[in-house]
Amino acid sequence: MERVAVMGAGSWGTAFAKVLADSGTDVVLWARRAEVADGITRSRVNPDYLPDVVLPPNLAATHDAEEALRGADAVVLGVPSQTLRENLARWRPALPAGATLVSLAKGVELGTLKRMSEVVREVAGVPEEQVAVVSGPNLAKEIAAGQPTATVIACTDHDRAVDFQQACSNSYFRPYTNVDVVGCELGGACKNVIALACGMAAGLGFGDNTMASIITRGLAETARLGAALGADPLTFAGLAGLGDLVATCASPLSRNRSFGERLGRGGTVAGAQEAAHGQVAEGVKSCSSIRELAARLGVDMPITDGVHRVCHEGLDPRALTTALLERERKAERQ
Ligand SMILES: NC(=O)c1ccc[n+]([C@@H]2O[C@H](COP(=O)([O-])OP(=O)(O)OC[C@H]3O[C@@H](n4cnc5c(N)ncnc54)[C@H](O)[C@@H]3O)[C@@H](O)[C@H]2O)c1
Ligand SMILES: O=P(O)(O)OC[C@H](O)CO
Repeated sequence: MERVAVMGAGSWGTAFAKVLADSGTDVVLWARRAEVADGITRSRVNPDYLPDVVLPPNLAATHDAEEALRGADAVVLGVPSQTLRENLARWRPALPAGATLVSLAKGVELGTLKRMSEVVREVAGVPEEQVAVVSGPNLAKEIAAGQPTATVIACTDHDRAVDFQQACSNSYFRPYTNVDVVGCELGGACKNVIALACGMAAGLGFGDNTMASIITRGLAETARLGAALGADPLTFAGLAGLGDLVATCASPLSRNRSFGERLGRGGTVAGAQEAAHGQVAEGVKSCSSIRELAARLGVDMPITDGVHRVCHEGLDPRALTTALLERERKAERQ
């Protein structure tokens, strides 16, 4: 792949564009706001999202979506989950035929309950083999600083995944391929909700035993949902499952964990939203869509259900703790 378009110049879109450029791939980064594109062109930094990081010369920025998409071998979609459909519908006429469409978004669409690759297929009108997702322990700020990490490129077309893997491999970024798109996407979407719960626990003053319990039981309910949707159970032991779950639940850089921590300290959802400075904490919306998806499939997801009740029904995080601990006793692998 010689030229890649990255659509969305937020934290991850910008950091991932840098990963591609540092891998020797020419990148055009599309920014929703003209001043962000102009700022990158002028000063080589994205002042709003990654002000301390100098972007490489083979990364160009534009506010013109058609210009970004022209001649791209792959189109990377770096906008929030709940905005992917409307953005992609606008870009659709300019998508290059045959280009690999790569979703960076970690969420489940409200209303349709679709995964991001399903939204991409539907809106772009392409077969599943043409759609890939990137998911793993990938906190944008660490990657933009060149800290080593691994990730997963998931695509049902293995050769296409390998092509994209080559386009984004470098000395600090190591992507693995996986054909289990369903499992990788669910891992990425569900961990945001579990990170909200871990944040709430931290805000309530609980320590590492509590965190480990939430992470492990969070993984158990994610894997149950995955089983119901035909995912490979081993995916949840990999980078897009346990790997991303641990990184997000443990890191103060995670927007989801920070959001939950504010709620645990007694803050309101509106206050936590304001403190996020316009950056997306995907779990706040995806807790509702994942909960609904689980209910439709008859899958028990008590932590996800509780996070939804805190974020959208006014449940106190302390009451959630009690409710989870007082659930009917059961066997671990039931
Ligand atoms: N930040 C990370 O560390 C990270 C890592 C891996 C995956 N992700 C995922 O990548 C996706 C994008 O996250 P991000 O961190 O870049 O988000 P962000 O909030 O930092 O940036 C979102 C970008 O999307 C653009 N956008 C386009 N249409 C929009 C709309 N209608 N509303 C709001 N923003 C709109 C914004 O202008 C902005 O450039 C999310 O699904 C997130 O879960 C993020
Ligand atoms: O900041 P968060 O909570 O959106 O998490 C970022 C990434 O998804 C971590 O892999």
